[in-house]
Amino acid sequence: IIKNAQIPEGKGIQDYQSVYNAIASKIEEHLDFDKGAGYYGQLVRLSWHTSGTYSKYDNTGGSYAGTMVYAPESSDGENAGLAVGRDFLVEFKDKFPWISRGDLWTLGGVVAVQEAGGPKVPWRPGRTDLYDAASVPANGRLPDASRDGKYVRDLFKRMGFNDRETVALIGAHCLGQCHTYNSGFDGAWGPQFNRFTNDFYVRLLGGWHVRKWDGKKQYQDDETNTFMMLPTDIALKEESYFLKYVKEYAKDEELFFKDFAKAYSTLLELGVSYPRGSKPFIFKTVEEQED
Ligand SMILES: Nc1cccc2nccn12
Repeated sequence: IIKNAQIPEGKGIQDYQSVYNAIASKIEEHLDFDKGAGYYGQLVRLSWHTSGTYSKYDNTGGSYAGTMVYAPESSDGENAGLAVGRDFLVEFKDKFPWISRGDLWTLGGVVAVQEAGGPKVPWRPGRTDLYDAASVPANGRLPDASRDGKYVRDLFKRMGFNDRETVALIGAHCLGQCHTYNSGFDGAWGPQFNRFTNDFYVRLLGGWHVRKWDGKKQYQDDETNTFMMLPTDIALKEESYFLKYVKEYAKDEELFFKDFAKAYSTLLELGVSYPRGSKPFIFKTVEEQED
């Protein structure tokens, strides 16, 4: 099925900048949420999971129709906890009734990345709320973090990403933390999880060992035994085709920012057909708008 972008009548960049600003100020009001993680990781994960159901093999899934509210996607175990992000954003559906779920959920991720100090992420509107059972992707397309590098490579390849783009995208793990009551994994990867930086790669290249606990297999840092990484995180340094990019990004934050912005922008648009040459919006941060 062709999913053509349809921009709401008469809406332009200023309308979407107003939504951006409303989301950003709500993030600012809740910086202490989840022991200081705030909503950055929540919003990025929502934007990624609504888009990461895409398959290039049959052009199904993706953020177009905002289908995460429908079965079976709504009950996909990999989406556990995403109601936090959806509930955080739902008031903006009322405040800006012309915005679609897909546009709101992907825009929320762009706000989180930019307001956490990350790169500018080009973004285009036009995703359209739609319900037909056939357009809801089957569960099983989102990554199971217990798996290995080959699995990660094939899963991101299904979305159309190469090894460099895959490693760049996973760098978003610099935001947020894991909760046993959602994913079953536990803890934060480092001391700071509310700023967008390349620190995830720097720490990943340090020493990690399997954590001794009664939960799912995950890793703990050798130095302090307080931080975590997932098996799929550690896989990025076990596979040579990923490790080369982990090292590049650990050394060069600017390169990470450039590659991430491009890959993340592409991720959020998977499955959406835009008119040829339609120009994406680049939103100003709150800081850039202060007189
Ligand atoms: N923030 C976060 C979420 C999920 C996985 C993960 N690994 C390292 C950090 N991290």
